[in-house]
Amino acid sequence: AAAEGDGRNWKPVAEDVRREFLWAWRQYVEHALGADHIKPISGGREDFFVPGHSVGLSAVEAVDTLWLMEADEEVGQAVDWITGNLDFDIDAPFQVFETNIRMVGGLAAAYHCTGDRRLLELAVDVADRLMPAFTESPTGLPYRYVNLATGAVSRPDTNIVEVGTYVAEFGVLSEWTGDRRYFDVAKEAMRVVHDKRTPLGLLPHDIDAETGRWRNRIATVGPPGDSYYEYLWDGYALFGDEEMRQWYDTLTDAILAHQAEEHDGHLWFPQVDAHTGAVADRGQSVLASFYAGLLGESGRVEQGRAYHDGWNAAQDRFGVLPSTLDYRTMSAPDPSNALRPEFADSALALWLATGDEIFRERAHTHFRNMVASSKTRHGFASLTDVTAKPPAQEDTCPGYWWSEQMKYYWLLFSGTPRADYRELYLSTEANLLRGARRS
Ligand SMILES: O=C1NC[C@H](CO)[C@@H](O)[C@@H]1O
Ligand SMILES: [Ca+2]
Repeated sequence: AAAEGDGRNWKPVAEDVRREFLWAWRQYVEHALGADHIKPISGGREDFFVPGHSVGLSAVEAVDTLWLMEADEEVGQAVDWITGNLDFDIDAPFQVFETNIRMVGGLAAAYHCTGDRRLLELAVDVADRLMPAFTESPTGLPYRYVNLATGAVSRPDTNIVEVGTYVAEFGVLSEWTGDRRYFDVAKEAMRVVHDKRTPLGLLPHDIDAETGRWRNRIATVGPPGDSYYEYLWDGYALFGDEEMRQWYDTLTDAILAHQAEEHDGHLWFPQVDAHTGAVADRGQSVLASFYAGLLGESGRVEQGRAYHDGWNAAQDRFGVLPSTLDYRTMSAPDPSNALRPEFADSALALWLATGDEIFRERAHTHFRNMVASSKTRHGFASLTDVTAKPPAQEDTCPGYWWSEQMKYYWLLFSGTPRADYRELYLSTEANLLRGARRS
């Protein structure tokens, strides 16, 4: 029903998506296999986590997307590189949050799709190397960095995203291995944050992992607040955890009561003072547009639709959304866009929640405009200025491009038999952790 639906035949668009993705994959294999990033203009290689220590990030992020596209030869290329080369015994500090959502999540999704236990073993290996960030912390809030070889932790000056975005990846590891430690440390960190909400029920976004004290007063649904809220809901959606749903509902009711603002018939979420509710600034990060989908998934469909409507007005205006939008003037304080996927993320979530074709049409525009502005000699490039004619490109392609928007488009337009659309669960990095249908 997904591709036939009640709208147009989307199969030709699905084939376009698959053709572009496999072209980009072949460029990566030819020029940058094993690098974290390909440099899409020059065809060069680029490290993401630690200079000099690429861990094949783009290959890890691409596996489940390739698998959903039934590109099994390319899946084999990625899995062969990973199982033949990936070694996390690296004497350098890795960012715990990014390593989790990209490497733990990417390897877990690759295992979920292929059933290759070597990939689960790698996911467990790197998760075990991240664990000291939690177990060394006096508050249960993880440090931001851990040395993957020595376990040395650093940087307690953290935020609710980097302490609270683990339960999806750590939770499936607990489910698949029987070891509850992963789920327990991930959930405990979220409890600590929830229990520190202000009397208005709002959360500032910066916190100290050693003292447990807030480091700022401002609340945001954008970074670095966004995926904390997302993973509270996911703790319920993936594992049926009623307590996390309660925490989610308490905080979401407060956000809708104190952080939502109507403007021009659309809904927006300015940053506000978490103690007074006073509006602090109306700059909307494009990353915050994921929140339209989260509201849609979690029973707040009308608010989710209203927020997506606002972002769609911005997409109509700019073609490719700017990194920061001022919704009152519809101006772009930051006109760059690093191939951000969130508008497509929430289009998929709202289409799944409503079946409304409008969300597939919006995602189609997002795809077309992304190809028109970012495609270059050896892949797809981030943009430094979406308002330039033509948009100005940067010689880099982020790892999440291989996992996120191309997978969202494929799921929206293909009706692939490799996904059980009723069971589908995608992490904040779009890693498929439930709903792979292995024939
Ligand atoms: O949650 C995330 N935040 C930032 C990236 C996409 O913009 C990506 O890593 C992920 O979607
Ligand atoms: Ca995300």
